[in-house]
Amino acid sequence: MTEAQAFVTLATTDAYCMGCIVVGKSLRRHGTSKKLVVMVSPNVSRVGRLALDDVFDEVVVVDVLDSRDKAHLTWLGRPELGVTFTKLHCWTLTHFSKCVFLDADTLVLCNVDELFEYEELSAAPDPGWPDCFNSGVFVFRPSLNTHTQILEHAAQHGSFDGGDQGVLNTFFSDWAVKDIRKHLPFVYNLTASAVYTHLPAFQQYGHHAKIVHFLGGIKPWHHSYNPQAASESSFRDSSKNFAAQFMHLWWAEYYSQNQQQVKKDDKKEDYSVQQLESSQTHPTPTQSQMSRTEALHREMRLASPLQDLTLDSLTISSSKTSEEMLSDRLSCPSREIKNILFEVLSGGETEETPIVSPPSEQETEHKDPETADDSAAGIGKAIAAETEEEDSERRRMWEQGHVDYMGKDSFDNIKRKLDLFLE
Ligand SMILES: O=c1ccn([C@@H]2O[C@H](COP(=O)(O)OP(=O)(O)O[C@H]3O[C@H](CO)[C@@H](O)[C@H](O)[C@H]3O)[C@@H](O)[C@H]2O)c(=O)[nH]1
Ligand SMILES: [Mn+2]
Repeated sequence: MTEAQAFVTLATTDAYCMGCIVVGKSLRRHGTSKKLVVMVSPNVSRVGRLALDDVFDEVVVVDVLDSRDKAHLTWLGRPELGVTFTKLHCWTLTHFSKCVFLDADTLVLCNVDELFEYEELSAAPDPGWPDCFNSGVFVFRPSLNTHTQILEHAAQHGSFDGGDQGVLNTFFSDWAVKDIRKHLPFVYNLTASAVYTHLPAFQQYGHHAKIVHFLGGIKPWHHSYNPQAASESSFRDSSKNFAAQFMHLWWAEYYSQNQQQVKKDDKKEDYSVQQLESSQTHPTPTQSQMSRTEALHREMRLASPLQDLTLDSLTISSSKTSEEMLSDRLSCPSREIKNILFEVLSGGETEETPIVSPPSEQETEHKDPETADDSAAGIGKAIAAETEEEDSERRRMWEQGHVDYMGKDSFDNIKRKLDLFLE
């Protein structure tokens, strides 16, 4: 039997591809020795696959499985989750002896290769119902036998939440009570949003966070962010903005450079990397990697209904108020929306809502790291010296999405600030 081991993730849409890129890059950043595999459905675009190809060892095409369990899914408020049954195909990756599945909406904060010491099925408690495990991070052993059994189980019993998590919890039904060694610590699947309700615990244990999970309907790729408003002071003084910091970290990772050039020798994909490179005027590896990631983000902004969630679309007159429009799009409670709007319009800090701001075309511009002012003192001074005029300039820049992913908002700088806050 093979001893190969892999981290596995999944994308059935281009939007989730963006998430997979961050999963893969963050695993590589922290020096994983395991293979990286992403399962994609046939409808994922060529741009999406090429971007994944830069980061993953294997891009495996799988069929879409859909629970079509509208009743449960509607009840959960997430009609899109039926497609998460596709996740169950991970058991067919039998050229690996053991794997760790990571949802596309996770972000790895340190080396987590020790997860492979756990046995099937190991997972962390779900924050909503801790006697269930959350299926965003789990350890499993690929096996066609298990795969068939799970599908039969799903066909027979359905899923109590309409998604894979319901199926897996009833299939591995003794997880809650049988063997505590199969309970992953919560820090391997830290729900970004749950932290608000467990703030003291987060302050006590947050610095041990290993994998953050952006569970729920709003994902990091639905937003950009306002780096100026999420200034140094928000890291120091506000314990309530950590979710925004994780969001910053996610974006910084998305636009970070690949930590490791993937070996492409044993690739079997039916699309050609050279094709894209030859169609570009600057085919150096770094530029082509960067441009594929950018190309995907750009495409998403053109295709996604959230892409025009710009300040303009909020303030330009409409039959609905901007708050209603945002509320429609995000299905957030109105108080949260007020906080977001306050943040957006004043450039100040929200009470307890992550800072969000719209993606825009300029966001993908390359910034010169040399010219970036990345000193904490510099940011502090700049903020103190702000006049009203600067404020409106700042807002203008922000509306255009000027985010310094390569400089002061780089992964390393944001991580450093987050660590400072958690110390
Ligand atoms: O249109 C979709 C939807 C989901 N996914 C994949 O399936 C995963 C799960 O979906 P997600 O939106 O991350 O669900 P969560 O908000 O995390 O919700 C919970 O409920 C889901 C359904 O049971 C479980 O899959 C999750 O692990 C669990 O955390 C994603 O990360 C992707 O890898 C897609 O590829 N395309
Ligand atoms: Mn998830």
